Amino acid sequence: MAEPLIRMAHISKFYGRVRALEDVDLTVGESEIVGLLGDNGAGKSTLIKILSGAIPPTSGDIFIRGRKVEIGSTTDAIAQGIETIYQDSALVTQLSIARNLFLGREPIRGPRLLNRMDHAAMDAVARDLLKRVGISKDIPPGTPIGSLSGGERQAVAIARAMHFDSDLIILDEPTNNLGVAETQGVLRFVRNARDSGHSCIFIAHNIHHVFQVVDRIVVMRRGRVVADDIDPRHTNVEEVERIITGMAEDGSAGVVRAQ
Ligand SMILES: Nc1ncnc2c1ncn2[C@@H]1O[C@H](COP(=O)(O)OP(=O)(O)OP(=O)(O)O)[C@@H](O)[C@H]1O
Repeated sequence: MAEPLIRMAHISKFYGRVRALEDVDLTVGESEIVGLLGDNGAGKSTLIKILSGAIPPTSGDIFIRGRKVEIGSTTDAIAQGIETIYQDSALVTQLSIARNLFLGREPIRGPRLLNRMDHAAMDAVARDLLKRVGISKDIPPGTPIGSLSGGERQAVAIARAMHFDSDLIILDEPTNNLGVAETQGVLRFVRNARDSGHSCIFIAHNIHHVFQVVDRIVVMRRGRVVADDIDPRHTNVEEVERIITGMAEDGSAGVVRAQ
């Protein structure tokens, strides 16, 4: 069987005496969108922070396509093809869409010493990316980020991850505080990212949003994975809610792994 894109194995994390994660396994396949669900304090953010290099695990291993990797920092994670997009993505509101797509990785024009940014190249890539990510409106790449809606900003962050060819895009609550149309836009951007070969981990408290976009749902509770193979096409929101809250301990959905 082919190795999954990402495999986190036996991950545990203690904050002092607080056990945030206990023996967690998580896999993400190629071109797969995995929804990570769980109540407040279940351990989702901690797991994602470990995968994105923000914090080290207390124990456990991470494999990318079967190769064991050490992710010691967020820069490390990006170099390994893992990009994380937070709710208020790290975008600079005063700068243009094009500049934000390249922040810190701008193409240079002419002699290196002069360090002149190649604005034409950045604009051309930005135009193409906005189209690929699925922004239907014709937004010029010179538009400052500050004048975009929340959903469009998420799109720019997703486009950035696509351009730098991140294998895995982690989206932490990307639809928080967004209106209905905007949310639909972000869900579409995520599907487009998957369709062009990127994998995603999608974290959201709104289960309805998760159901609309993911291929598989993983549920965490009190630092453990309690279900890891829920197919949203074969269950419903109420059933998943019962698993999240622990009301389905008997495994009635047929998806709760024996612990
Ligand atoms: N820096 C920290 N120091 C001590 N305990 C922490 C720290 N960060 C998280 N925890 C604890 O670890 C556990 C898991 O928290 P985590 O933030 O990962 O959960 P979560 O599922 O992301 O919750 P939420 O949906 O509320 O963001 C909780 O008990 C939390 O209180």
